[in-house]
Amino acid sequence: MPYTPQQLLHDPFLNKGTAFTQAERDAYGLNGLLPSAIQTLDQQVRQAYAQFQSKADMLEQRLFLMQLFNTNHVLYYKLFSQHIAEFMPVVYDPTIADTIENYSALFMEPQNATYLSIDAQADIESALRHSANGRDIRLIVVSDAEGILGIGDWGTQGVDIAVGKLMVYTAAAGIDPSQVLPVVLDAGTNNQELLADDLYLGNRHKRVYGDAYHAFVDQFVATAQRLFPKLYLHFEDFGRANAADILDQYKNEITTFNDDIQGTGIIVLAGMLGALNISKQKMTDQVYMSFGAGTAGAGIAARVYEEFLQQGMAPAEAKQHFYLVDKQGLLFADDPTLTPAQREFARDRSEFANADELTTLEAAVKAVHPTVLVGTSTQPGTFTESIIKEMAENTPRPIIFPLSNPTKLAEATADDLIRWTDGRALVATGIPAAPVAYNGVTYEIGQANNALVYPGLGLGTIAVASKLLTDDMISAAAHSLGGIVDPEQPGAAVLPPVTKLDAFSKTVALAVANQAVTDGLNQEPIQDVAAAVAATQWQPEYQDLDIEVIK
Ligand SMILES: NC(=O)c1ccc[n+]([C@@H]2O[C@H](COP(=O)([O-])OP(=O)(O)OC[C@H]3O[C@@H](n4cnc5c(N)ncnc54)[C@H](O)[C@@H]3O)[C@@H](O)[C@H]2O)c1
Ligand SMILES: O=C(O)C[C@H](O)C(=O)O
Ligand SMILES: [Mn+2]
Repeated sequence: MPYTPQQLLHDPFLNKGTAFTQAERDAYGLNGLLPSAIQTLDQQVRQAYAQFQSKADMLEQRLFLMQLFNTNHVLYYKLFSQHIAEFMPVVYDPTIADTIENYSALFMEPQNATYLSIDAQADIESALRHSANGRDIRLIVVSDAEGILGIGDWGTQGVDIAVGKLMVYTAAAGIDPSQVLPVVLDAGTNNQELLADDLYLGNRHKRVYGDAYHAFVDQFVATAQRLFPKLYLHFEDFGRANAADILDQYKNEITTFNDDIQGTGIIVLAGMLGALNISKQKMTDQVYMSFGAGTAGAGIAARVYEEFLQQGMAPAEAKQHFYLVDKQGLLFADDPTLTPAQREFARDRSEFANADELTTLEAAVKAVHPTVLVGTSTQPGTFTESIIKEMAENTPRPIIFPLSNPTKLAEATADDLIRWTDGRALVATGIPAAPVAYNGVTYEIGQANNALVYPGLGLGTIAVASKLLTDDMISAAAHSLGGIVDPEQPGAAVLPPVTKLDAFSKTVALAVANQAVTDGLNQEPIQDVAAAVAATQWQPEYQDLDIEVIK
């Protein structure tokens, strides 16, 4: 399809702005539609970064960056790639939580997202086709936004999590932005604030559950698969009642991934491997406690449990190392409200003389003496000084990961954890944390956020067009992140730094792609895995355009 000069300037996939060369301006009728100076990409990047720096706060910075993204993808990603650690908390978590909560009020344009409504399912196919606009879609991030981070149900406003996660895929792993599609499934919302807001942009009714909901998801998945046969389908921030069921339904059928269950499982296992490298302890000696046993909490426990089995422990013995704590306290098998994922790790009441008293985290920690404590509870400040001191009395190097996002929901700060344990805790947090200076040592704090792993996992899977994403590929991803940090350095982090995100995304991708090929899952012949991964990576550089323009 031919473009007009105006369409070319307004297409973010093609637009080069002031970097259009004179030859291009002549060929495409752009003379007089731009200031006359011709800039290099580096000059544009310098100018854009100065504008970014002039913004008053992170929300303003994010709004500026989204405007840049909507205008020119190459410039946006070139800038992002040069400031990855600085931009991650602006483009992604935690600032993304603010833009999701205020999405309708801040709305300017749809940013190439697809908005699918449970009330208009006849439109699913045309909406996906028109959004793709002829592009070869290889990756969709989809959310129904029932469980956005730890901030709950945000209806159609949750589309921003799909947009943001995809931006990280490109910045971290070089996924081609023309091959991705952010999708929100609008099944209603139970958020009263949104239902009462006349400016709310989604369906103004209660969330639909049960068969009608699943039929909607199924129709979306079937249509997306049909339109985009080599799709990698990433599910994000679905509610606790649906996330695991949807993954179980599809994981053996199509190339699909649940970030909160699997991505978080990988990064926490990688963090534990890093921590044990530092403490020189064995995985199978650990006593694992999860505080908050929802989508992420149960998903992480399942991944760590698989590692115990891989390291040779029998299932029944391995199960004895796991304790889940949720709202009701330590989870027991006689509790009829347990989710299927919780039931896997529920304990027997007869194991404890005081089982009925184990209704708080503090009581559970006292009774069990965990060596690992992972927080996915959405409850801020719940890793209190007395609980952490109690834990640290019974283990020399407690592994403590407060992972609830965004920042305001974290179970504890890294700073407090280091101080309360006299520098002994091996800490990782969900959001970026500054290094902690304590007693002459600078403790680097790893970020146990699935963003450190899902880009590489996706790149590796897409590069070899793997039929499925298997447990072996997931395990390969977790293990590939070990050995990147130096455990002998005092205060070393348990995970590699976000500044190296692009480099270790590639490491993860190679491990995952190799595993897929070893298991014969690649849908096309692959001679050289590293070459396939490199060829899949997109670079933020201007290319010659192969287009027709009507002048
Ligand atoms: N760092 C990461 O990469 C990462 C990844 C996924 C999720 N998370 C965070 O983990 C948190 C949970 O996410 P999720 O998707 O599992 O949500 P979820 O709703 O599925 O699970 C939350 C669980 O916490 C429990 N809970 C609520 N109040 C509690 C209390 N007072 N005491 C104990 N448990 C309580 C809930 O009953 C539920 O089981 C969120 O804040 C999210 O941002 C972080
Ligand atoms: O989005 C994040 O920062 C990580 C995770 O997927 C979450 O839901 O908190
Ligand atoms: Mn999530």
